[in-house]
Amino acid sequence: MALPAYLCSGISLTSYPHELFRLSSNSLHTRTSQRLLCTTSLIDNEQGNSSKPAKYRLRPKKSKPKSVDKPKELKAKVVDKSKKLFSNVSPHRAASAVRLLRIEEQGAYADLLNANSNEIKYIHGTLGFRIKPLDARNSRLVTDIVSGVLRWKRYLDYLIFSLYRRTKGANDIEPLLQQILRIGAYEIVKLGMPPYAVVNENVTLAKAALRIGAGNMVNGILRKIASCKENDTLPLPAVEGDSRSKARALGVIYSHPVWMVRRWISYLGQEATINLMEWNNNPPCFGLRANNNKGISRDDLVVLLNKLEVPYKLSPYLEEFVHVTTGLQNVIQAGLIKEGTCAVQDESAGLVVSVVDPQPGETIIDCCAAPGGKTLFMASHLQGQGKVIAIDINRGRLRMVEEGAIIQALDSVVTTCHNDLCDFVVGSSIQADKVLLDAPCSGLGVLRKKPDLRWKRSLEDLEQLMSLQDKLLDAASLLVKPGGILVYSTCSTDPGENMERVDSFLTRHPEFIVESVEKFVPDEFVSEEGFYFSHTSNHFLDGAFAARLYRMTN
Ligand SMILES: C[S@@+](CC[C@H](N)C(=O)[O-])C[C@H]1O[C@@H](n2cnc3c(N)ncnc32)[C@H](O)[C@@H]1O
Repeated sequence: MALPAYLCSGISLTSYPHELFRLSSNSLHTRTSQRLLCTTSLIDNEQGNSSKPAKYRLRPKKSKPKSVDKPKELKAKVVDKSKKLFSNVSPHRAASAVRLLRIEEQGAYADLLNANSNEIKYIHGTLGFRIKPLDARNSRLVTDIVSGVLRWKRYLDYLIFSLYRRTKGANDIEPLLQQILRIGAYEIVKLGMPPYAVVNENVTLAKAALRIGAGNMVNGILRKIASCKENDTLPLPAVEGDSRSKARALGVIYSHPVWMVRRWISYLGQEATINLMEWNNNPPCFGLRANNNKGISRDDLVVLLNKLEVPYKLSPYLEEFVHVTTGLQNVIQAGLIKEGTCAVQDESAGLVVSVVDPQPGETIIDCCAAPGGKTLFMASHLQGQGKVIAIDINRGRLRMVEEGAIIQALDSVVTTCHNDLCDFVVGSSIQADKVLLDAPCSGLGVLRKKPDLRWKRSLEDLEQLMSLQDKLLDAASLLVKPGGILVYSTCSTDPGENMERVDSFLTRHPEFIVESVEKFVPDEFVSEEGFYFSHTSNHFLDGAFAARLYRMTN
């Protein structure tokens, strides 16, 4: 389950572009009502850049097929339909289809859409009719379906296109219809729902939102998928041939971009890559940190979780933490996060704070602080003595740090500073005891929590991020006093963003040396080189990395 953005202050998030949406319901409706070039390619090209032509790219037809409404006629139909409530349409499927469309067509972020209370207006505007209101159960279903379809997108498309080609011989499907097909295929194949109900509901949606012909197509394809599942003959690519072909096949079977599969196989091997992809495809679990600073111990939190009937496990690594797989909604609805009783934070992020080892009286600079999960946990170690200066380039996200500090009663020790770190260091004379650079990164360690992220990242992003990480490391190093500590961390598992960045930094900055993290985190998290590393499949946590770098006194 993805979290509402306003509650994300405790989660290690990757950086977002500043401008997330430029959405207009009108524009999307017009676009979905016509056959379009769909930006999703079934198989990535080798660079992982989906903007380039790919083998299974969905293309518009040159001449309009008979079954497609002309825009003018469609406009008249929409005006008419917008007045009506379509009570026979499954509201959570309709909402899921529109949300998926927004994520794919507009680049919206799944976790932020969850928080958007205007979504229903957008859904009505896109569909051209009203659906029944979404109650809490329906909203949860939307979140689950959207996350599941996003995770399994490549595999679902493979199924749909294998069967669609067989039945129709065409290769274009309009975007909204494609989302409806994915939802139906996901429900049949991955959720194991009764095919009869799934086919009926999605056919009704396609007929209402598009036209009768679209409903017929959904009927044909979903029935075929259901029958293949029943007979155990669902199409699957063979993992054979050269490394590229194998990566392509694995990318379909486990629904990941080919460039990621190839990169992981190159440094993890095939078996560990498969384990990692299986991990990423499961619903996430979440860490909860009891807010000691407000006098709440983990035992107190456990009492509250028991009252809410939320199952939990105690963290074996950090005494303030528990993790929950289901029931986070109950925790949120009960107000435990809003009132600062606990914060949502993965233990992998909590362990980065252990690597920093904040002590009362220290001055700590958090160079890339927002939304503030680590800032606030560090501040809670200070027992009211010392300070954490939280810098971030993103004003909106920095506000979340400020709000979190107030909620968690840490505002007396947290100061925020809205700035680009590279500008902040120019002319700055501050030298801190400890500096944390939790750098913007690919987020490859948190793909399980962020189902859409794998499709938004490319190999080019990784290269750009590495160069930004070098720049930020150079800037952060200026803020460390001689004898002080610089901690560099990411929520990535990629060596290029982790060890290689540290090696490159040490070459440029001989005044720093690696100090092993062995005194600060359990042995199982310590690499041979003395770095902190949480591995998704070994520790059942998000993937994270941290290096503790000591600035020598002369
Ligand atoms: C991985 S997130 C930090 C997560 C945060 N440490 C936490 O635990 O909640 C990276 C942050 O770096 C910020 N950032 C990116 N470039 C920056 C820059 N040049 N100067 C300061 N902050 C920057 C982004 O706005 C983003 O909030």
